[in-house]
Amino acid sequence: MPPDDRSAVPAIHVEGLTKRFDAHKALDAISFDVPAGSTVALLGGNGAGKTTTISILLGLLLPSDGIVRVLGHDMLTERYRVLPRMNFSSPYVDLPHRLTVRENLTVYGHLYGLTGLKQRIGRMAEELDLVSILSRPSGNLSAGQKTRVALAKALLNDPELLLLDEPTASLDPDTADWVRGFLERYRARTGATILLASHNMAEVERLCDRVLMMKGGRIVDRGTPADLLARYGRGNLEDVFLDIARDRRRAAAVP
Ligand SMILES: Nc1ncnc2c1ncn2[C@@H]1O[C@H](COP(=O)(O)OP(=O)(O)OP(=O)(O)O)[C@@H](O)[C@H]1O
Repeated sequence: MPPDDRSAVPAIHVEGLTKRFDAHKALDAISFDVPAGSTVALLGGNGAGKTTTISILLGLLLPSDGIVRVLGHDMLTERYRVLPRMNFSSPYVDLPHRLTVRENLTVYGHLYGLTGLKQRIGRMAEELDLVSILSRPSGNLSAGQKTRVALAKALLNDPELLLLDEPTASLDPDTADWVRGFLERYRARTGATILLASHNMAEVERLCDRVLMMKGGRIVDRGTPADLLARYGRGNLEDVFLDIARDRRRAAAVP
């Protein structure tokens, strides 16, 4: 494919995606595209289906129905082609506690079959301020340090697509701001696509080109942050989120 055509293929294409856990529909025929090079937020209250969506995109969960294409490949049949080109970070997936930070990054680097691993880890440690903790057991780190290590793990293979589940959960405002700045710089430098689930609306307004609003396993609204603010007549996404969560859309739309 000529390089110019690459951006025409969405980094993620999801169509009619359904996930059932026994009788419960965690995802109910959702469809969306994430354009290559964009940063898109998955928003929604607890239990809306954000983590389930991300898990399916990673190939950790199988869909009950629907189409999932990542970087132009069908995740059901061609997962092995896509996984080396993507990565993820989640506060809910802990790295093995007894291994040092360096050992953890080395294990993950080997899983991705990366060459020049020592140099890569050195570079990531510089960028993410991990040099002084490389020899510490991963289990003893603070939440902020763990987040930076998880980001290093997520960026080790220079992913074209990064899936982030609540990238700044449980971080103090200063560390959270640093992580957001780092993600902005990473995207500007690499042109990577980022899909992130977040409960932090200020983070979404700062980082994201587009927003997918989820509720009860469905996408109930979508658009740029500016579109959503205009549609709901609100000054910030926090209020839009509350309108959607509390079914106040009609009331808010009526002048
Ligand atoms: N393994 C599972 N077995 C049964 N039900 C599940 C499983 N995983 C998720 N669910 C259910 O699917 C629904 C969606 O859950 P999911 O974790 O995707 O939501 P979420 O939007 O990420 O929520 P949160 O913001 O709380 O992390 C919830 O009702 C949840 O209880």
